[in-house]
Amino acid sequence: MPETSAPGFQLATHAMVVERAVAELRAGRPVVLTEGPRKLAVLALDCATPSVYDQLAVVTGKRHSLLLTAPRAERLGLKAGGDVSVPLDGVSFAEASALAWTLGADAPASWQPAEPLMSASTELARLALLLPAMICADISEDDSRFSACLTLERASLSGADMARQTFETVVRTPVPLKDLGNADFVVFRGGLAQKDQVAIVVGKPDTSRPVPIRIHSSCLTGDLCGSLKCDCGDQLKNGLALLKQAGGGVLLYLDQEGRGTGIGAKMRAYGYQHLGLDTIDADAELGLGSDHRRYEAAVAMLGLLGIAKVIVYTNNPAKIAGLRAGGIDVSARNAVTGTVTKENKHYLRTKLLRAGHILDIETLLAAE
Ligand SMILES: Nc1nc2c(ncn2[C@@H]2O[C@H](COP(=O)(O)OP(=O)(O)OP(=O)(O)O)[C@@H](O)[C@H]2O)c(=O)[nH]1
Ligand SMILES: [Zn+2]
Repeated sequence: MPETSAPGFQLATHAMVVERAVAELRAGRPVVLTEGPRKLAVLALDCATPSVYDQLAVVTGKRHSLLLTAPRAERLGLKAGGDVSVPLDGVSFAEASALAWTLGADAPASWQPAEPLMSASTELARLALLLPAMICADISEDDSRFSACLTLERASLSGADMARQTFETVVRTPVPLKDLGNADFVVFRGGLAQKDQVAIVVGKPDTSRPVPIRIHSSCLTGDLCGSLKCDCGDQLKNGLALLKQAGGGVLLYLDQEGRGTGIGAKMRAYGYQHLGLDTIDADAELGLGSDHRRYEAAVAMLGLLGIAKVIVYTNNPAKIAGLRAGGIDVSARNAVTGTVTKENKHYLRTKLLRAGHILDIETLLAAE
């Protein structure tokens, strides 16, 4: 006999619908974003095929438009001071793509400031690790042609925030590391869009005192392959060594490739860097902000490790601010550096001059 009083699976949480919407956009299908009676069909241009793009144009009577973020609008030379909406009637898939992310593209003939609901859709693109160029169209409340599309309320985007900091420990197991001895790898599962995160515990840190920690954002090219374009590989190695020297500590290895934009966006940005743009302008060309990272996962991981007070090894003040915003007591900061090379000196200068990192300019200049 079924247990009729047992809770079922009828209720979708905010996080569930947001995660499903992310999957839909990545599959190249539209979702419907609602606010009150308003319904906005949204398709991520980055994942759309030309045929779905054309289909959306027909179904919406060509009343669709392209949301471009403030950084992209600025790169196109628009004096908008915010996100913009570009009408797409008569604009081909290739032309829309050029408007959204091609270097040197012409500014659109007409545009207007984007409405907040359109801008809100870019949050889904960020979670989906897609470029934030969204094709949007208002649809009527009874438009059955979108009935198979996932619908989510705008309120779900902020309502899903709790999930960002909800993690559980999956496993803790030692791994012998070269020059460091055994380090415990602790795997955490959770967050919004469900990524596994890893903490590497070096030595036996004393959690009754400020614990030395490094927050390290993943960098496939630097950490794994020794790319000379950034200092990440050195910082990973040196960071672990510094934690060992400090008598033990924790390196949080966060799944935040490309400052939270994903490996696809980072490699596209590298393409523009090869043409002379710095790391921030290259990201802006793709519609991305200078840093998309968030630190709720780091705060949750520290909580699960029983760590409330830390000494952070970083040159990036945003990491310290992120920890403090989550209630972690940061008692001190220590620098962690890599080697300055001819390939990474421009990247490091940009970190110093445009991203506010605490770096020793004399050392950088001496290397030039
Ligand atoms: N978008 C983008 N991301 C990059 C580029 N080069 C490196 N990254 C990413 O930048 C991040 C650097 O991570 P970290 O070294 O932990 O962070 P940081 O902000 O430099 O701060 P500290 O190293 O702690 O001083 C990683 O996510 C890399 O994948 C780039 O040119 N473009
Ligand atoms: Zn790197």
